[in-house]
Amino acid sequence: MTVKELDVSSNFYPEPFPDDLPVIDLARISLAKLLDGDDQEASLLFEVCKDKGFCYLDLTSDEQVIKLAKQAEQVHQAAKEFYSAPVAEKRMFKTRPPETGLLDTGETGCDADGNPNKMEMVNSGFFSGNEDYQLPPFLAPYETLFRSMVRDANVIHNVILSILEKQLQIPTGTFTSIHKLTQTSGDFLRVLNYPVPKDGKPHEDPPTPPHRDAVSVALLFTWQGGLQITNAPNEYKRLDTELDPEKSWFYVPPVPGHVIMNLGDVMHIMTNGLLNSGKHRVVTPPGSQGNHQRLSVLLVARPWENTKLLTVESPLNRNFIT
Ligand SMILES: O=C(O)CCC(=O)C(=O)O
Ligand SMILES: [Fe+2]
Repeated sequence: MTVKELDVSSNFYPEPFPDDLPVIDLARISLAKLLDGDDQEASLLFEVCKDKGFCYLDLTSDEQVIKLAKQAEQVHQAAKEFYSAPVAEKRMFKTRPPETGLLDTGETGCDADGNPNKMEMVNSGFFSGNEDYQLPPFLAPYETLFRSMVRDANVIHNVILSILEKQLQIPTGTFTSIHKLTQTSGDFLRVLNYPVPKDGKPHEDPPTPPHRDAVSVALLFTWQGGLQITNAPNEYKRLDTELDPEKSWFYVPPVPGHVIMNLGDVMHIMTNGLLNSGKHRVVTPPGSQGNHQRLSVLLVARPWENTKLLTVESPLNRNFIT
């Protein structure tokens, strides 16, 4: 399958990304080359992980991996359906018993009918050592699809983790042995829905506020702009929007056939700050893209839940101070 076979029609990319906005030119790394053991591509990945902690992974030249992009499109289509379910039905969805609120509206609030103002999400945490997890009726038809994506994403997560092991000159398995699908962990597949603003104007506060991901590796499929990363000084503890001036934020536009990869806090902690957990946020899609519901699909790896998050000794990180 090639990128041409991905549906880049109006269903998925309703409007072009405006061409007059600050955009970050992230590296595009070929997953096929990484799978082939290409040293140059592996070094580029390592540089990206030490620097912005974000890149595009090109899925187009490998039949097996482009499947994941195709499946993300299927989830996109499914999400259009399942997010239109009555809010009462969606609210019955629980993340992981006994936690409540699988339909998590977080800080973004709801209108008088209980519909989210800015963003809603479902996190499916049935995998990774939790095979008995039951999806609620409105998601049950997609279980096979979700499980298949989670398996395929786990392969990619581990390709990245094993390259990072080599580049850091640490024992093989240091990261990969704690990211197996059979181990109980907080891995999840998340589908996010950003409804069109009711007043037709971009939200003043970002629907997904600035944050770093509390994960090891994240893979994000999205079809509209809105995701931004900052070039403000990379001080790990600064999460407050006011500390990152508006002009420091740059869009990460979606690229067909590519998935956005970022590292999370686990990799930052285990490398004593050598690898970057990139700060990001999501604003209302720019320009006329804002007239369309924005959907995204996130697949994350987290370590086995008994893992102690200690710094791994590497010849490269001895002198690094968090
Ligand atoms: O919706 C997106 O594009 C990104 C969401 C995100 O950053 C997250 O859920 O951690
Ligand atoms: Fe995030």
